[in-house]
Formats: sequence, structure tokens, C-alpha cells
Amino acid sequence: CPVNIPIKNRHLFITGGSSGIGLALAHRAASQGARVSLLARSLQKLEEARESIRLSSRSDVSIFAADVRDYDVVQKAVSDAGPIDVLVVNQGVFVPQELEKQGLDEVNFMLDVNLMGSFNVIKAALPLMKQRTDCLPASIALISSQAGQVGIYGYTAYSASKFGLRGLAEALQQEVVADNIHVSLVFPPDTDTPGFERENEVRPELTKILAGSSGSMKADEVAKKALDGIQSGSFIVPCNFEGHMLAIATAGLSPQRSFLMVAIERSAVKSANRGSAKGTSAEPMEGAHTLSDKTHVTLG
Ligand SMILES: NC(=O)C1=CN([C@@H]2O[C@H](COP(=O)(O)OP(=O)(O)OC[C@H]3O[C@@H](n4cnc5c(N)ncnc54)[C@H](OP(=O)(O)O)[C@@H]3O)[C@@H](O)[C@H]2O)C=CC1
Ligand SMILES: CCCCCCCCCCCCCCCC(=O)[C@@H](N)CO
Repeated sequence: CPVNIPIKNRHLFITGGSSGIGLALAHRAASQGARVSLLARSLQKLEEARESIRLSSRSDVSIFAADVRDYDVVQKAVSDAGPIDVLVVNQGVFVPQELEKQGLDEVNFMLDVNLMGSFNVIKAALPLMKQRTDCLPASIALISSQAGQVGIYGYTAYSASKFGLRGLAEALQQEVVADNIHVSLVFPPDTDTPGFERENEVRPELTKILAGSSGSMKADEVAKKALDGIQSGSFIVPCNFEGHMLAIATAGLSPQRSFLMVAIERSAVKSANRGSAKGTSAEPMEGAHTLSDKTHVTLG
């Protein structure tokens, strides 16, 4: 059943909060009365972010200069920040290029920051999140990408890092649900941020076309969708229409929050089965496991 995860007067910790989607999330959360902490590498960008939030919502945020690839530094920042109610693992780097041309150093860079860095942050924050005293639900939100739902030309390492977050999130949700901690995976399309500006200068043309087929959004629009999804405890958080289509097309066995989505998925599975079973006997296909007398799902 749906949950409500309040953020007013609660501690939101956002990695990559000094720019783009993370900064937009910080502005929104601060304006809704959350106590916000930001973590990123550049102290100067963090100070600029803190000032912009102070000016826009007259609230003071805590800033922590740290590289998510360094667990010890992350651990220190998280313990200095204090217990976290909503953790937003947002940091990310993206260097689009065909794998054949891309150096393995850049592959490692994306996997280290986007995936291993996310493990470091969650590992550092989880013990204190589990010890929180209020009985309110908590949230761990991972900012993925639509490239984490479908692999795209030029994004081999980037998509791998974002697909990895899916596995992390699904397994983690089972490990923390008993502590009333809800995991959310946010899937933005191309989003107008400083990172995207840099990316667009080097992105292969085909990557631009394929990624562009899902449209683009402003950082604040993504931040709104993300915050709404976090507060409702949604596991899958699409950000636009194409994202909703992708969420259905890639539902897998992720937890569903709404009966509507379950119904939509069931009908999508049934029509897929009807299509593949067309011209054969009505009997379930070899290897089909019958969930009910109406739905046959073939696993394998
Ligand atoms: N922009 C887009 O088109 C889309 C972005 N996304 C995802 O959204 C997230 C944010 O992207 P976006 O806002 O565009 O990115 P930006 O480049 O604008 O901001 C990235 C943020 O992450 C921080 N960061 C980068 N590397 C590290 C690191 N090693 N340790 C700590 N902090 C780090 C940066 O600060 P600093 O450099 O100072 O460390 C900055 O605050 C990413 O996960 C990205 O994959 C998903 C879909 C679309
Ligand atoms: C049934 C499906 C209908 C919709 C089809 C959608 C086709 C695939 C769209 C992939 C978009 C990838 C955006 C990556 C954004 C990103 O993460 C980079 N800008 C780096 O930050």
C-alpha cells in the first residue's frame, strides 16, 4: 500500500547536490522545510549552491566536500552530517563514446562514481538510518537514467553503471523494508544540466538521436517528479510519458506500489503471451508457469 514519507523538518542528504538535478532537488526540499545536506567534490561549487539555496529559501544547508569513490571520506561526511531520513544518491558522470574507442580508464571512472560510489554512500548511511528514533518511514533514492532501463549506443559503461543501480535497488529494498526504509529508482530522460551541456559537446550523433527520442526535461521538472516519487515511496519513478512506457516495458519483478500498474503490467504480459502463442494451441508454452487460470508467464 502507498506510504507517505514526509520531508518537512527531516534530514535530506543529497550526493551531487551542487549542480543540476541534485541542486534542483536541494532547492525544492529546502523550500518544503527539509534540513538539507549536500555532498560533492568541489567546495567552491558547494558554497555557491549553499548561497543560492540560502537566497531562495532562506534556509541553511550543510555542505561536505568528498569524493564518493573514497569510502572513508564519505563515511566521515555522513557521520558528521548526522542521521539521515532521506538519502538521495544522485552523483553521476557520463562520458558517451563507442566502447571500441573508449579507454578503460573512462569505463572504470563511470562505474566507480555511478555504481561503486553509490555503494559507498549507502553503506555509510544505512547504519544510522536504521537507528533513527522517529517511527516515520525513511527513503533511499537512487537517481538512475532511462539509459538504465534501455541500453543506448555510446552508453555501454554508463548504461552498465545505471543498470547496476537497478539490481542494487531491488535487492536492497528487500533488506531494508523491515526497517520502514523505502527505495526509489528515478529514471530521468535527457535533462538540462551543466553535466548535460558538457556531454552534448562530445556525444556521438546516434546517441543524441536515440536519447533524444525520449525528449528532454528541465532539472527542476525532474526534481519535482523525483521528490513526489520519494515522498510516495514509489520504487520506480518515471519522469515523463516515454519514461512511463519504458517502466512498463522493463517492469521485471520490481515492487509495484499501485494496483493500476499491476493491472497494466498483467495486461501487457497477457497480450505479449497471446502474441507469441498465436497460431499455437491455447496450451501454455513449454516452460510456461501458470500464475492463474488466466495468465501464463514464460520464465527463461
Ligand atoms: N543530465 C542528464 O541528461 C541526466 C542525468 N541523469 C543522472 O542524474 C544525476 C545528476 O546528473 P546532472 O545533474 O546532469 O549532473 P551534473 O554534472 O550537473 O552534476 C553532477 C553532480 O555530481 C557531483 N559529482 C560528480 N562526481 C562526483 C564524485 N566522484 N563524488 C562526489 N560528487 C560527485 C558533481 O559535483 P563535483 O563535480 O564537484 O563532485 C555535481 O554536484 C547523475 O546520476 C546522472 O547520471 C540521468 C538522466 C539524465
Ligand atoms: C516503449 C518505450 C517507448 C519510449 C522509447 C524510448 C527510447 C529510449 C530512450 C533512452 C533515453 C536515454 C536518456 C539518457 C539520459 C542520460 O542519462 C544522459 N543524458 C546522461 O546523463
